Amino acid sequence: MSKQESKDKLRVYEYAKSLNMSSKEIITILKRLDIPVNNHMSVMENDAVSKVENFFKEIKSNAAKQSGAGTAQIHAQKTEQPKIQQEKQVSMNNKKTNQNQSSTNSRPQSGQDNRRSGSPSGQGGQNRSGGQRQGNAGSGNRPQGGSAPRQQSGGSVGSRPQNSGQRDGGASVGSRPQNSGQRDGGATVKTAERSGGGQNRGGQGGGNRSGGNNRNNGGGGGRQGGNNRFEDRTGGGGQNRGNAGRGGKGGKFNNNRGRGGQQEQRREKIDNTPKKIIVRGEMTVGETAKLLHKDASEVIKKLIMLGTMATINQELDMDTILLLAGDFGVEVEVKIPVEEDRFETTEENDEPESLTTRPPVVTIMGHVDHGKTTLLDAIRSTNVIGGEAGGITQHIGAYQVEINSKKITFLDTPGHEAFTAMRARGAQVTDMTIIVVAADDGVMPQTVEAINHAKAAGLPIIVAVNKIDKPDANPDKVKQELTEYELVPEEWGGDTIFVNVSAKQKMGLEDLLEMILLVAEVNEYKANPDKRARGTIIEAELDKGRGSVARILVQNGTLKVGDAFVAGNCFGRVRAMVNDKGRRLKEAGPSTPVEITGLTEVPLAGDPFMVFEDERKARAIAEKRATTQRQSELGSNTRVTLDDLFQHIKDGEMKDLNVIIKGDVQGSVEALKGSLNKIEVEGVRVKIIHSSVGAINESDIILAAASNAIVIGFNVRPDNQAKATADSEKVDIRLHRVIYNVIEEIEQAMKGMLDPIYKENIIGHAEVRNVFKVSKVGTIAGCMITSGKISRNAEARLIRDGIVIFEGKIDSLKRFKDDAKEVAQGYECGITLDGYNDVKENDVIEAFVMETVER
Ligand SMILES: Nc1nc2c(ncn2[C@@H]2O[C@H](COP(=O)(O)OP(=O)(O)OP(=O)(O)O)[C@@H](O)[C@H]2O)c(=O)[nH]1
Repeated sequence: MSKQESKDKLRVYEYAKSLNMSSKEIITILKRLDIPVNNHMSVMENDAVSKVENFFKEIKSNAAKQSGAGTAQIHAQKTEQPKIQQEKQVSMNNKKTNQNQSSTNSRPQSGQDNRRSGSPSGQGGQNRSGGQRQGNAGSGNRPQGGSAPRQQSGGSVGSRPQNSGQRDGGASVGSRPQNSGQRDGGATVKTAERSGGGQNRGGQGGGNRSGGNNRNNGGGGGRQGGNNRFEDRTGGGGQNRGNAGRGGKGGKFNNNRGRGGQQEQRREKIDNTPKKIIVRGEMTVGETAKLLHKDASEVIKKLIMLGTMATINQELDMDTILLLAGDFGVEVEVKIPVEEDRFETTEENDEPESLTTRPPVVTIMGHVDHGKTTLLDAIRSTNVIGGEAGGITQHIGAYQVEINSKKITFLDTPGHEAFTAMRARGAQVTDMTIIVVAADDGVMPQTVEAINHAKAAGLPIIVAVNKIDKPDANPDKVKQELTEYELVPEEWGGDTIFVNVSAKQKMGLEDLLEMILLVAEVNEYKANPDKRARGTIIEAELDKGRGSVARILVQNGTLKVGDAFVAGNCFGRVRAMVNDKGRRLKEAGPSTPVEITGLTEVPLAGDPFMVFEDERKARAIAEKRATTQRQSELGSNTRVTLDDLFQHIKDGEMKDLNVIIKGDVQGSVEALKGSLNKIEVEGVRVKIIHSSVGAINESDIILAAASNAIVIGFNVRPDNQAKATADSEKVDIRLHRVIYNVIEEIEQAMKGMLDPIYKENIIGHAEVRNVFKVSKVGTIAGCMITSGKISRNAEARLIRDGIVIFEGKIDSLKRFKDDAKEVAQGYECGITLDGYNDVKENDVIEAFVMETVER
């Protein structure tokens, strides 16, 4: 009271706090007393306070009567069964503390304390609170705060339940809707029966009613539900029921076990903080709190102390959960469920002793016509003649050769584009690469591309210097040139293996194979053959006679005929299996390429493959994968773009910004490389994974897609195929003409300040078919619009062989002799460029407009 008087406004939460109760409890009581209340901030008028206090008083006076009876009963029992009695008293005591705890959010400590001191001090505790209770009831005073109120409230709260549980609770419940009462009551009976005995049945009536009560009152008190659950185990009986009913301590019906007319309190205090929890991934604050048996508010408080502001629905990452649990003294076992439908992302950890050496898988790359195919054929045919005579060579996308009783698997599709396309699809098939360089031609643009693709994949490289049979072969020149790309031969102090070969003359092949084995030995390629197979689809097609046929590289485990599997979004059962020599196999171990039949559909090259226990499961997983893929295709782009770069950096996902640079001349490429390498922002640095002179081609885009890189075009454009691939793969291409702009753009993106107010929108292309020189006017380009449209007021750039020659305004646009505002695809027109006359046939005029872009 005095508090109320001393303060102008008493809020619900303040009042609740002074009673060591929760706002919810007070709100429930206010509502029950038909006192209007909105939330914990509602002001409690004097009248409301008095009503609540009367309410408590009423309960207490009833409690006094009941506890008299209870004590009598306990005393009676004490003489007969001292041990049990003590336990009961402890539980009565604990019940109060329990409720207190739920109000004060201090469950763990007090819970433990109580439990520890439970038996010996139980009775005292109860008496003490009994005394307080009575005092409280007698004086009718509101708690005054400090420790006294706490005890009082402990008493009052504690007593409330006991009383009401027996009679008043039932009575007040009586006014509650019958239905829920019955429903809950029914459930209570069930629980009562479980705890057994005629006594239970005796308590059914009360149980029903108070069960209903609990339900209703429980609405506001989810938190207390937790408490009651513990009371439950100890079989709190009718008293508990009433308790929940009166105090608004919302327990579920099954929190209470009816014990009959003369209820006994027998509860054991349980520290509800679990010793250990199992975490299966990220959770919200609410979920974590539940798992830890804590109030969400308690968890939120703890999070604030740990420096994180969080709401109940906020997701917590694994680290935070671990930290939080640690702070509560709870051990955590992390069990991330294997998402079987995303099996390609799950790494299987095998015991070291289960691993055996497997053949290395090799890809051959190099410049056009340097002899990749000839080398592959030479290795295969030499080997077939040497060891596998009699077999009919089958083209199954890969083949195996044997040298010194050791196998090597070669992928049959040479070239870095195919390799990186696979990689872009997430397939890591190759262990090492052979870069073929013709000794008479030296390092060429695609040699460099191949090297960069191999490096981007982090693969060891062996250089095969081919065509050494040619008179103008100069292997040393090749070695010299390759030092520029950090491929330094061993004899020059480097660590790259160079082997001179002639694919045509079949010279040096054994050396090459031995070197491959050497690299394999150093890298220790291993797999566990004794488990279900996993691998990658190398090729697949629909065969008229055999249906869907897939060529697979088994990478781990052993594939057997009859195995059910998932390949990409398809599934099937291995009907027949042949190897590259055309032999039928019953099983295929790691690094073995095989062709299988038995698929329902045709998977894609690069699709992951995995065996499952049965076809039904395989089908379910394939279907789920198909759905997920559809969804992710609809979803947003996951590749990095300059626009979302900062977010990636902030999320800690990126340490390197992978960049591919294409420029018009070597000088500008080098200058750009130098400048970009110097940028470092917040620990993220630019990593140039490939750079060369020339238009941006498809291979660049595929490499960017596989390496999550952005492509910078300096005075160059993407060719059509590259543009289309970039669109479909969502690769970010940035085109510039000024080095400073590139640096600024990247730097700003890294700092999160990128503010693309304008974005270029290419509206069309025109091909120059004729050129007319007209005095006074200048050069008129007679054009055909090949895509989109050209507008008079658009800006234009002139492109010759993929290189930007000029950028400026369109001076005039004419259809025949008339000025035109715009000319659409398929029509001819005459274009003059403002300030540029050196237009040539076959040049391309690209028209674009600058548009504002919302960020
Ligand atoms: N003299 C000589 N010619 C070779 C050698 N290896 C390959 N060639 C020839 O070089 C040409 C190109 O060989 P390919 O094997 O088709 O070259 P590639 O690298 O596979 O070419 P693409 O598939 O077009 O990229 C063919 O005419 C081969 O006969 C060699 O060791 N010596």
